[in-house]
Amino acid sequence: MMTSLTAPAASAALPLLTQDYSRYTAADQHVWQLLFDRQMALLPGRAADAFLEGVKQIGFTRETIPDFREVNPRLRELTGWELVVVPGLVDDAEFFGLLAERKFPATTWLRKLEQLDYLEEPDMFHDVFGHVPLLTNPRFAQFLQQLGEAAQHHAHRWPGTLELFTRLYWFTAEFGLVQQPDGLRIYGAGLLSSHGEVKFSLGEQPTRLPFTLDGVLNTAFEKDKFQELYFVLSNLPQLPQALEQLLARLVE
Ligand SMILES: C[C@H](O)[C@H](O)[C@H]1CNc2nc(N)[nH]c(=O)c2N1
Ligand SMILES: N[C@@H](Cc1ccccc1)C(=O)O
Ligand SMILES: [Fe+2]
Repeated sequence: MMTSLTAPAASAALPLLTQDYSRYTAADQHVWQLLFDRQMALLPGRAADAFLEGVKQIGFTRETIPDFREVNPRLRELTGWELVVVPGLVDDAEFFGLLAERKFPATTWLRKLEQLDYLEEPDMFHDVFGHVPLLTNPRFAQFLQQLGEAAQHHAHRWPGTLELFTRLYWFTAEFGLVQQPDGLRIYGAGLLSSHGEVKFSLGEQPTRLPFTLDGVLNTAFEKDKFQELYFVLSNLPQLPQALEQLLARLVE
């Protein structure tokens, strides 16, 4: 891997990290294989067609943990997105700034065998398996970039403005459901990477409401447990429409 000797651009607040693929152990590869097999057995009929199509497009397999040096050229070619390595959660402003540049922050560490079903914070299985497939979809890829740009642009206006974008992101890209003609499906990455919450979100316990912008903007969420409430889109093109609606309100 080449490292640059020049100073990072002034705007780059994050240290430049790389995946360091040689650090993965046989145990990590085994965990990936188990996670991949379990999700791919569960997701047909539960994940949105666009996600399952994306898994094929990006070419993830059970055999090996994805190598970002292979994922990134493919992703750039498909939609202009790339993964950038981060140590863990990045703050919301930084997160949206990256999305605006078609950079998706990804961790590189993998959960342990005891945590296959659910994890309280994003790991590499979530960031990569959960998010990357939809980033191969041009319309979704554009929506996410525009959400990042809009959040960045409006963040300084009013305390609390950023939270509106955070809620829109949370209840769509992370925990969104969509009503396909052939049934209720998941497109949110926070669900798609969790065996436990896939089943929970489609089951009888949680509340599911039709997606509305007001519903989302008025709902607080918790990050580290199964969600109590999910919003169900009628179709994926509702996403850019919701963003436009939010932007129209912010200029009023
Ligand atoms: C924007 C929203 O708060 C969202 O949860 C962000 C926050 N920071 C993050 N940081 C990382 N590394 N990965 C993520 O998925 C997120 N999600
Ligand atoms: N619960 C997710 C990880 C995650 C945590 C918090 C926010 C988003 C995703 C999983 O198990 O894969
Ligand atoms: Fe995520």
